[in-house]
Amino acid sequence: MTIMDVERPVVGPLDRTARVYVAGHRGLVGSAICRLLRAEGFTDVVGWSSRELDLRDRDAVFRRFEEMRPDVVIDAAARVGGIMANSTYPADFLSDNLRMQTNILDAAAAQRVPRLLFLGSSCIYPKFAAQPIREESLLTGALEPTNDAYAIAKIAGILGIQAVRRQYGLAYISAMPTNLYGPGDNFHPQHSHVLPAMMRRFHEAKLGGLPAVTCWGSGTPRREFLHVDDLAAACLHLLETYDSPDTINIGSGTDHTIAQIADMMAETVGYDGDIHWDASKPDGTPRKLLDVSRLKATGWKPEIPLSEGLRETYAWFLDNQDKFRR
Ligand SMILES: NC(=O)C1=CN([C@@H]2O[C@H](COP(=O)(O)OP(=O)(O)OC[C@H]3O[C@@H](n4cnc5c(N)ncnc54)[C@H](OP(=O)(O)O)[C@@H]3O)[C@@H](O)[C@H]2O)C=CC1
Ligand SMILES: C[C@H]1O[C@H](OP(=O)(O)OP(=O)(O)OC[C@H]2O[C@@H](n3cnc4c(=O)[nH]c(N)nc43)[C@H](O)[C@@H]2O)[C@@H](O)[C@@H](O)C1=O
Repeated sequence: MTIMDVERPVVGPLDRTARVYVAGHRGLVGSAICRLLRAEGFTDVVGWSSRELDLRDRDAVFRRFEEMRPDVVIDAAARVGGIMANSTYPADFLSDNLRMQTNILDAAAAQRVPRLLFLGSSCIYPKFAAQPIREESLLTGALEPTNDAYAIAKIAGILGIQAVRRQYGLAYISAMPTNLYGPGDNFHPQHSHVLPAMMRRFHEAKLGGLPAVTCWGSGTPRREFLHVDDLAAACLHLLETYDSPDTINIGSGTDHTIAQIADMMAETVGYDGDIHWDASKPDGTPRKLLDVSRLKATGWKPEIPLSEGLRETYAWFLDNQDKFRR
């Protein structure tokens, strides 16, 4: 089949009876996307856990695609972690993510699945990119060493999308979310991202009556955060409005220092002890505020303010402490 043979779907409202495969459907992002799709009336949303389908197993992925024959694929599966996990397991972050995303992309292209969204991350941009970071900054400077393996895998994913569009003419897109948080996050004390890590640490310090908590680094880096339900809404919006080889940033447009985040978390949790900083832990990139003007031009904007999102996530955390991963 050549490019001319492929019927290019006109972007527009997705058929609510379409079979949507959400890879990583149990994760922070995947579960939010599934919540949204069901609320939007989608009746055929499918997904498998890593125990049911290891996406690193190419034959298993191709077999599953043959069986399910999806109309839309949203790739929200990856080996994901915070700064410590990324800097401790770079070989796993590179290998697992390259294999998962390549297997999904190859199986979808082989089947000419009409629509696919690949999720990268804001860590793909150079450590010292001009702020806010425009999509054109990609590959213009050295990466942040603590997550360069993960970043290279994600950059390969962006190029994979562009290559499939050129070779097969398929309307596949990629998007680069900023740091995310919300219900269903990973609260592992060492491997998680900063918001869930602080939420759990401050909560346990409050319960334990501890006089102080220690956070990582200097507290001076700046980070942008987007609630995962906003991310899910942006993903559906892009699937229905965006058809370009150019990747597109998804963010809130505002950032804070990690020290300000710690103060917000202490207030959210109700912890009034001292906050200390462990300078032996890495700060990572000094700032990664995304330029979201390309996304704004499509008519989308976030709706959940950080303070409200933190309160809602803490309520979820309190109700689900038995569920989140150790
Ligand atoms: N969290 C964040 O701050 C950000 C995340 N992103 C991107 O969003 C996407 C989702 O991230 P997030 O939801 O936070 O991550 P989570 O760790 O919460 O979820 C990852 C999902 O991937 C699945 N998965 C991992 N390994 C395998 C495997 N070998 N086979 C099958 N499934 C696997 C997991 O399945 P299971 O649960 O069954 O093991 C899980 O559902 C990723 O592409 C990530 O890069 C981008 C920017 C920021
Ligand atoms: C989404 C993005 O997330 C990762 O990048 P990151 O934003 O640097 O990740 P982070 O959330 O783990 O850290 C943000 C900042 O916060 C500080 N910090 C303080 N105290 C804790 C703490 O207790 N835990 C953590 N994790 N960080 C802490 C920490 O020192 C750092 O300065 C990439 O690996 C990659 O996964 C990626 O793309």
